[in-house]
Amino acid sequence: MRSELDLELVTLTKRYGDTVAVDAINHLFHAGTYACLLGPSGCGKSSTLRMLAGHEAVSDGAILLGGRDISSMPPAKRGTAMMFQSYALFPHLSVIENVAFSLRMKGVDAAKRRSRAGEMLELVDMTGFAERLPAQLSGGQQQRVALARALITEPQVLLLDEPLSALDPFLRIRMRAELRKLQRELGITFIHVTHGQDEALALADEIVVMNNAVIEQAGPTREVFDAPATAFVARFIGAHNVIALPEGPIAVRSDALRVTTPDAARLAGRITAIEYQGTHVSLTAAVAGEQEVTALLTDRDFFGAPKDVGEAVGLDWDGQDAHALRG
Ligand SMILES: Nc1ncnc2c1ncn2[C@@H]1O[C@H](COP(=O)(O)OP(=O)(O)OP(=O)(O)O)[C@@H](O)[C@H]1O
Repeated sequence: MRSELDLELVTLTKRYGDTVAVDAINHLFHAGTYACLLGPSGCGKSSTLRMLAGHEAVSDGAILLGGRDISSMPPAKRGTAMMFQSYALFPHLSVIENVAFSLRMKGVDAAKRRSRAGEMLELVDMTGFAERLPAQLSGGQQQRVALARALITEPQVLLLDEPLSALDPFLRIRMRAELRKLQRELGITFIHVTHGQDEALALADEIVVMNNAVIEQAGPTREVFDAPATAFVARFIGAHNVIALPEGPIAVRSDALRVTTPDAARLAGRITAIEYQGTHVSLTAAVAGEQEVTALLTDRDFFGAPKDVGEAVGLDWDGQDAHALRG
């Protein structure tokens, strides 16, 4: 069922001269979804997001928000707001003035601006920092201010361009939990661009995987992870083996592979590497056709029957864990 605030991309296209950055993509983002646009550098994620925000002109196709074509509307009129990678805070304005900026542009009076900006700072837990300048804040705090500044416009869709990439790994994990919590509280659509599969898995209700200007696969996060449709998605999302079989390529999760004896398994080969990962042990074997296949065993399973590099092994899986790959 379509809701009033669904966001729909219809053969959306971006060309820069001869470069096709986004090639006629179609997608429906349901209202209130946390969606991650995931893909390698240059695949067209940021161009897509910038077209949604209105910071980049659409070359072809349309963007519909609640059935209304917003493709050629100015950014402030679309019902979207963008939070940038670099946060783009005004260095000479205090935190509260940064947050209130768009209301000042709209001519809202000073008292109302301050009170709304104060509410937004409370939402992102930054009340005590209202009078500071951006340079006096940590990366994580600047990010919260940038969020407050985007949310004060009461967008129906918040667009986030690699919002966590400037943070150190520890803060990144903390902030991603905060983003998810905020999205649940607000109930609006978040579209978050990232090239990190961990980030997408941790945050998203829905993952849209892009490659070479097109959508390779889109769907609920667990479905995309569990059943990648192409070799590209299987490799990019990680934790999968792409195995060439006579009947065609399949993807099998590393943790779904069983290590047995060579004569009793679908694949036979020799162990080339063993890596201890704490809770798990990753065992890589070279099998027929110069393929490398990795099995992820629990530490208990591995140390219950330890193996060595150079040993002959068989690798097997249950039929339901094999996913046929297209193209
Ligand atoms: N202003 C521009 N002029 C010309 N080509 C551009 C411009 N912006 C992007 N491109 C090209 O369009 C393609 C898609 O770029 P885009 O920035 O959308 O990719 P991305 O997936 O967001 O990459 P990244 O993760 O590196 O930001 C790339 O080939 C890029 O070089």
